[in-house]
Amino acid sequence: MVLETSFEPCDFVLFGTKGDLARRKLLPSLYQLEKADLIHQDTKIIGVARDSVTLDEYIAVVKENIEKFGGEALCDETWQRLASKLDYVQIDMKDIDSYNEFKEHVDESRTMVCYLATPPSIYGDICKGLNAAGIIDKSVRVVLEKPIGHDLETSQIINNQVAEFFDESQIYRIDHYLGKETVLNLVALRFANSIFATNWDHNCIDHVQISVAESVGIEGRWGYFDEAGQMRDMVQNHLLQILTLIAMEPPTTLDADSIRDEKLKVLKALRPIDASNVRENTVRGQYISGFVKGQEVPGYLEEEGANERSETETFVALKVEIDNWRWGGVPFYLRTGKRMPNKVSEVVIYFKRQPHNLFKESFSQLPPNKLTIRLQPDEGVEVTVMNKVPGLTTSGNMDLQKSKLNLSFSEAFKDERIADAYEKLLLEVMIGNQALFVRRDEVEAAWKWVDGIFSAWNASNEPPEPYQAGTWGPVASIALLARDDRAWYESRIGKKR
Ligand SMILES: NC(=O)C1=CN([C@@H]2O[C@H](COP(=O)(O)OP(=O)(O)OC[C@H]3O[C@@H](n4cnc5c(N)ncnc54)[C@H](OP(=O)(O)O)[C@@H]3O)[C@@H](O)[C@H]2O)C=CC1
Ligand SMILES: O=C1O[C@H](COP(=O)(O)O)[C@@H](O)[C@H](O)[C@H]1O
Repeated sequence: MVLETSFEPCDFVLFGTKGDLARRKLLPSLYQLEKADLIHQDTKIIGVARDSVTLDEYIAVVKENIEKFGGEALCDETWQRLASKLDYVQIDMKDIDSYNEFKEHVDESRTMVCYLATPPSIYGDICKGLNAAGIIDKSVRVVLEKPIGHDLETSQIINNQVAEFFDESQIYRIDHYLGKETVLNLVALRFANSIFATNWDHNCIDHVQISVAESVGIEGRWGYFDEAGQMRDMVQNHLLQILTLIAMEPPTTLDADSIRDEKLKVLKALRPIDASNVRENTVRGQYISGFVKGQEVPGYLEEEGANERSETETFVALKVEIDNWRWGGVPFYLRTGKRMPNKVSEVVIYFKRQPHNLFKESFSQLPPNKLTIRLQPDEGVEVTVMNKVPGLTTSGNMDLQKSKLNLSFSEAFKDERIADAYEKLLLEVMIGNQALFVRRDEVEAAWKWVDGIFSAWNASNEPPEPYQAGTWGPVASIALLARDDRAWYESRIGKKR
């Protein structure tokens, strides 16, 4: 099947162009797309914010941000091409009347992409403003940032506000992990390789671990983060999306709804965690001061702007069961936290042990095969296998050792630059492919499951467990696996990155 996408000029409108996300991620990504010649020459990029600045001043600010956050020296030719596409409109996004001024800047005869890099609380106002100005039709696409809402109820309110003006086919809900090369590679690995496709269930897999560790703290976003916490900021979206790609049934095609239908089934099959099982299946933590990469860092409650009594979690570990035929009895262990020793995201699939050991002389118990998918950094795929140590012996036995088959992206694809997730997603919105965006029913199924955990935590009235910055979280997270006679895979602990 050929996906229906098109590379045509559009008006790409960046609401919130002066915000943190736009400055650090979206503008540098647009620059990279321009560099790769992936923005149509007639496309216009319109920044929207409430500052009163001239177009020249705006262009200077965009340049400054791309230089600061782009991670490489600016190529003058690329920059000139991008700068020539820029436009700026000053409006108060809550003021419905101001959208008439905005209307003057767009060409209604072509596709308009509205990227809402703003707090979700004003998504509804923006939609109303665009509607009042009479510029919404079927060719308009709207991009929503995560997390959408605070829980199922508030996410439904926001989704309803947007749905009043846009069909689901026009709504692109971002989860930037779905734009990461290595996350996308999960689909390739599973469905393009029979060696994995045929061994991907409870018959062959013992358990799965998904770790997304960050060494940063909350990076000056206390106001936002304290309302959200690590569960809403990372688990409800990124970790559950990774889980669905690992656990879903084969989609019939790569088109958006085939994939999203299968992901949704997984979210609906997650076993609820409630007051009856929350203690044995969850751990939440909050960092106290410590050292990360040799630098002393403050605790969460000492961060700038902090409320000293906050009980917001900065670390979560979960044991997740999927109640379906494929995954019955195979736990998925998830963990994510701020201020961990390294930034490391990886998926480790532990296969079942061999039913009988022929090599007792060498190994009293044969270790299981492991498939490690390094999402970031040092992107790659690694399989741990048992191998005969070469050599002659008189004992008649074979010496075995554990070896690794390692595919390192940086070595295998030396000449390919790994694109940032936002580059991929911005391109997909511009060409009109929804496959890498989250459908409303997925967001709601994820919230429903996460809300159950929050209810149970709230009922338990227990504060998060403290952990020292620069460690792998509270000891209880080790106990979560130890109870099942398992341990977190920590191959990359201690490596400086
Ligand atoms: N920052 C990040 O790393 C990530 C952010 N996100 C999501 O992206 C979205 C944006 O986040 P972020 O960039 O951090 O937030 P910021 O607060 O930094 O940026 C939001 C921007 O929206 C503008 N804005 C807000 N209200 C109005 C208004 N009434 N009229 C005009 N402009 C307005 C703000 O303008 P002003 O500066 O004038 O107040 C600000 O520039 C959020 O939904 C967030 O959850 C998702 C993943 C990561
Ligand atoms: O969405 C978010 O993601 C980042 C982590 O993203 P990564 O691509 O650097 O792994 C996280 O730091 C931030 O708090 C969260 O909002």
